[in-house]
Amino acid sequence: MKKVLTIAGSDCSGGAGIQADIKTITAHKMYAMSVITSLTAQNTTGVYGIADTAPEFVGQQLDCIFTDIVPDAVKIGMVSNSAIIRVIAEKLRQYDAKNVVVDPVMISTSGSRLLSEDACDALVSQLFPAASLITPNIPEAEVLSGLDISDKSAMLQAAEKIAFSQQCGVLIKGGHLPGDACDLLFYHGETFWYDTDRITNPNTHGTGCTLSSAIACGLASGKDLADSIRSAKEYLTGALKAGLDLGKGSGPLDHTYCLSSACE
Ligand SMILES: Nc1ncnc2c1ncn2[C@@H]1O[C@H](COP(=O)(O)OP(=O)(O)OP(=O)(O)O)[C@@H](O)[C@H]1O
Ligand SMILES: Cc1ncc(CO)c(N)n1
Repeated sequence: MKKVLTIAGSDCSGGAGIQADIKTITAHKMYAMSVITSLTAQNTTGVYGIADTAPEFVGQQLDCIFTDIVPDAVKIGMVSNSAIIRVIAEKLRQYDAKNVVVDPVMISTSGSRLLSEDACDALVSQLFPAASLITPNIPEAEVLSGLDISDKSAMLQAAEKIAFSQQCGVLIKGGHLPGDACDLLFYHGETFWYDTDRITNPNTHGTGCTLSSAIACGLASGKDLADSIRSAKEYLTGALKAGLDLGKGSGPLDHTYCLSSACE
């Protein structure tokens, strides 16, 4: 059985963060492990509280995992502050972690800050070098590139600019632009577009978390980056199409949609 680790924040309402990741990894029939960087009090309407884990305790959790059940891939989501980022980067280096997907979570779907401002530099300088892939959404890609992104050509410019200083692949997710859901991978000077029809569903809480952990599952199973993204998009689209409608705000995805079918 392939093993996938998620390093992320907890969403008590189960739609995003660690909970979305574990559901995604389990639906891929893989073994899920988690290092919780932060507890959030949130639901479909917003984020109401954040309690960060002590950085030393993040380190202790990582030691427990890497000295025992070594993951085949690692997904990193909400990392909150620079001390937590430092310890994660150190441990990933120490244990030579493979297939690392970094979702540079900065702001929640509902608009709350999930990364302190000073931590943004640490994320770029310390975690990106450990990554095989980073997966910014449009607002995150705007912060990382310093460009305004309002269409596909601006996505391309931003991806090139971000990739210029990084060795890893850059996947800019187009969920926040109008029209189809078009994501762009820029990797070793090549571009790949992943275009899917936009599903009419206001319940998109946790799409980013789900996509990045599904990509980590693809990498864990030995697929290359481009294929891992293609199958992750299929998984995500299915979970959106299933049309679950929970809560009073932007609700979660349905990770049970493929339990009875042949979902890889
Ligand atoms: N309505 C939709 N229909 C189809 N695909 C979508 C839709 N909305 C988002 N996506 C896809 O979901 C994935 C996540 O994209 P998005 O831009 O929403 O990320 P995000 O903002 O990081 O997510 P989150 O809401 O978890 O913070 C991308 O592959 C995107 O194309
Ligand atoms: C814990 C957590 N991670 C990521 C997101 C991004 O959607 C969120 N809302 N909550």
